[in-house]
Amino acid sequence: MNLFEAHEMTDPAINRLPYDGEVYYHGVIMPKTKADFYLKELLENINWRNDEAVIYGKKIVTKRKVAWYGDQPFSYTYSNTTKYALPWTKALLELKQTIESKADESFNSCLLNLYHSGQEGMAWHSDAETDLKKNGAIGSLSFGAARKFAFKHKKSAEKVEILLEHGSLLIMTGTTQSHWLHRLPPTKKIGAPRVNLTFRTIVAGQNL
Ligand SMILES: O=C(O)CCC(=O)C(=O)O
Ligand SMILES: [Fe+2]
Repeated sequence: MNLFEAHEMTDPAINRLPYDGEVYYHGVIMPKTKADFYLKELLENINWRNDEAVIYGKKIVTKRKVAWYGDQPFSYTYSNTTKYALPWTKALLELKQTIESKADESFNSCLLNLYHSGQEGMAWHSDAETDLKKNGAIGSLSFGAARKFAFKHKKSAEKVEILLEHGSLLIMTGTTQSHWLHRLPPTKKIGAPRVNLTFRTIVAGQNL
């Protein structure tokens, strides 16, 4: 790979989607020592919980762990369970400020996912909860094992894949959630954990 290609692969100005949405991969946005620090900090100090869902009337508990933080105790309902956002930790506020300046966007909440190994992933979905700001930006920070992230167009089924590296930032915005699904495919090749933070904007006051 020549230098031009290397640059092009993480040029945050390049929209990775061919149509119907906007996805910008900023690549690694912090030194490795800093990313290592945040990975450890988040693994140790986030209030990780197994995700519960009710599917076909049956309660299931996922292996993946989740957490939900925000400016206010926003409620978040999906698969028949409701959770309330916890107040920001110092580390989360620092990360929020870092990506707000990189992305020129502001966020008021964050959903965190902990995948203990490549065996854990997330199935095809779009982030279209009713309380999310319509066409608002979602800032996705990744720490730990580099994992493949995939988009699939809802009509054409066209696919786009991006490798999300340790300390990297991905921005999804515009009409992306209306027209594209995304997923984190499981893989047997990875044994190390990964932490992902998706910073979001909840429409203020709507769900207190
Ligand atoms: O782990 C990821 O990179 C994506 C997580 C995700 O799609 C979500 O939390 O909605
Ligand atoms: Fe998502």
